[in-house]
Amino acid sequence: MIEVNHVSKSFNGNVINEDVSFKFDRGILVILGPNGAGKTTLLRQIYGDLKCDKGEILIDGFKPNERRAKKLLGIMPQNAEPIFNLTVYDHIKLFAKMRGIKGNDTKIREMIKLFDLDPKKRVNNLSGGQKRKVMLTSVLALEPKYFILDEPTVGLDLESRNIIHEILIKLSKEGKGIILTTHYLEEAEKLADSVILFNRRILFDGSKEELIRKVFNEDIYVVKVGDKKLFIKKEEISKYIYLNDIEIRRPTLEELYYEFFGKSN
Ligand SMILES: Nc1ncnc2c1ncn2[C@@H]1O[C@H](COP(=O)(O)OP(=O)(O)OP(=O)(O)O)[C@@H](O)[C@H]1O
Repeated sequence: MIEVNHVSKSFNGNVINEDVSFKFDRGILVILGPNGAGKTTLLRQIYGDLKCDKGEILIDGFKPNERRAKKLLGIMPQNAEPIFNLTVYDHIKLFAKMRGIKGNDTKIREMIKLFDLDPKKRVNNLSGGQKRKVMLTSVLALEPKYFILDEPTVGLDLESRNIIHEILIKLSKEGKGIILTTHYLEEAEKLADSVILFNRRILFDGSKEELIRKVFNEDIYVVKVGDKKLFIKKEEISKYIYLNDIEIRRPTLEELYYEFFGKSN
């Protein structure tokens, strides 16, 4: 269990996050919020890169910078870059060795192939997206209990993003806990078992279904008639079903996000 208890952080007197509390164990938790909301800062506190001014974080009962906590976490910081100009394969192996594990060779080779990477190519000679894939593979191959991934798919093409989604969904089904941030709301929709809406503090923490009720105070559906879109109550659906060119569905996470934060974000 990852426990975040009344945590706060300021830089030079500016409050970046305050009184943040949540508990997380398994599945995929997506933290969403506008630029500068303090998401990266919070993740850095969770993986022990930044100290909390107030409050406490525990990873299965250990403080984030304790060795036993670090072993439980696989981390991908926002601007993570490959190191030492190793080959792709050696880079992934080194990450495992630094962690004191052998690394499952078959799995590593599978992932390298899946991402269409050349295992013999030096990391300095890779494109930005390829570097990101090497970093992700290096972290995913560690097979930790929890993953903390800060915008893991930023800058990647759609195919690579889809591969990562599949890997993350598989890992979550195997019982891993994954906390990630993203600005891609479709990605959040696809991945999130639960969502935190964050802007300096936790504004919402729950499932998408709970978010629908939080945003609208009701169980709402979306009706699209031609290019007109309406948010309606369940009992109103019967009024619309006779129309042609109509789509009735649940609100997307993107629609909920923009209703929640207002259209300006
Ligand atoms: N080391 C630091 N010193 C001073 N201010 C900082 C530091 N790190 C972050 N900040 C400030 O904290 C605020 C939150 O930054 P943070 O990176 O946590 O936001 P974010 O929600 O991850 O944003 P984005 O979505 O743009 O990545 C920003 O105003 C940033 O300038």
